[in-house]
Amino acid sequence: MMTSETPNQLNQNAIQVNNVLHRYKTTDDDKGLFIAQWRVQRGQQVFLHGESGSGKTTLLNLLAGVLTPNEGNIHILNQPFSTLKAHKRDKFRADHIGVVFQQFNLIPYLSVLKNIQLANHFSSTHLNNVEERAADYVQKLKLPANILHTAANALSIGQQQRVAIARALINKPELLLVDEPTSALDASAKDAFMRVLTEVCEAAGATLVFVSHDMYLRQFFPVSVEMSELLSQREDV
Ligand SMILES: Nc1ncnc2c1ncn2[C@@H]1O[C@H](COP(=O)(O)OP(=O)(O)OP(=O)(O)O)[C@@H](O)[C@H]1O
Repeated sequence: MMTSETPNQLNQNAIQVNNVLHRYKTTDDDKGLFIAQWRVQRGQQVFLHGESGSGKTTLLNLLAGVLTPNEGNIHILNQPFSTLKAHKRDKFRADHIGVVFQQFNLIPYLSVLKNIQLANHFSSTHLNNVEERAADYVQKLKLPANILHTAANALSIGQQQRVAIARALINKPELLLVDEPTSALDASAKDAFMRVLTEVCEAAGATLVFVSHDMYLRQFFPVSVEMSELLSQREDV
């Protein structure tokens, strides 16, 4: 899928995937994931779905720079990203990308506030009002105010999900990547979570890529992409 882009349109891309091939193994039985081209505009909220094993988590890991492509490249916010050396990629991620993966990766014995402060510590966005911003997100995400001083291992799964979102947003990332966060929630909690997540991203002007196989959640997004639409065939792999 080729599109001709004016320089102005290029500037508005949060994500550009160009001829990306990723294989876990270099054996013949691993055909790998190949995407010729994919663009996500800045500020867009995209629901990325597809059947189990279709490569959603692999793609999200490529966008987060946790994995790097065997071929091709990924630009994030119009800057080369996948080709950066590992430490520069880590730095770029800490400064520009918020990530919420399936295991929320909160440090269990630290308080919610300490978990959030740590995310800021590793970024160049040294904010002097982290606690204030954390309290604001706690309120927006409809968590109890005193949760900031609760240890992460004392939280319910639903609370951990929202704390992980607050932590991912604390550095004002331009791009938020979220992987299947609602599987443990019942229907009404899902609705509330999705509304808050999309509202908070919109208010922050953040681009959101949200991965799930739960088609119920599609209604919360203006743009929806099926993994099979993104994947291209390559004869030589
Ligand atoms: N660490 C790994 N090593 C080798 N192969 C892997 C690894 N992780 C995933 N795969 C393979 O890559 C393919 C895509 O997996 P991926 O987890 O990206 O799919 P998914 O769409 O996120 O699936 P699900 O919805 O079940 O989480 C699958 O065939 C899977 O077996």
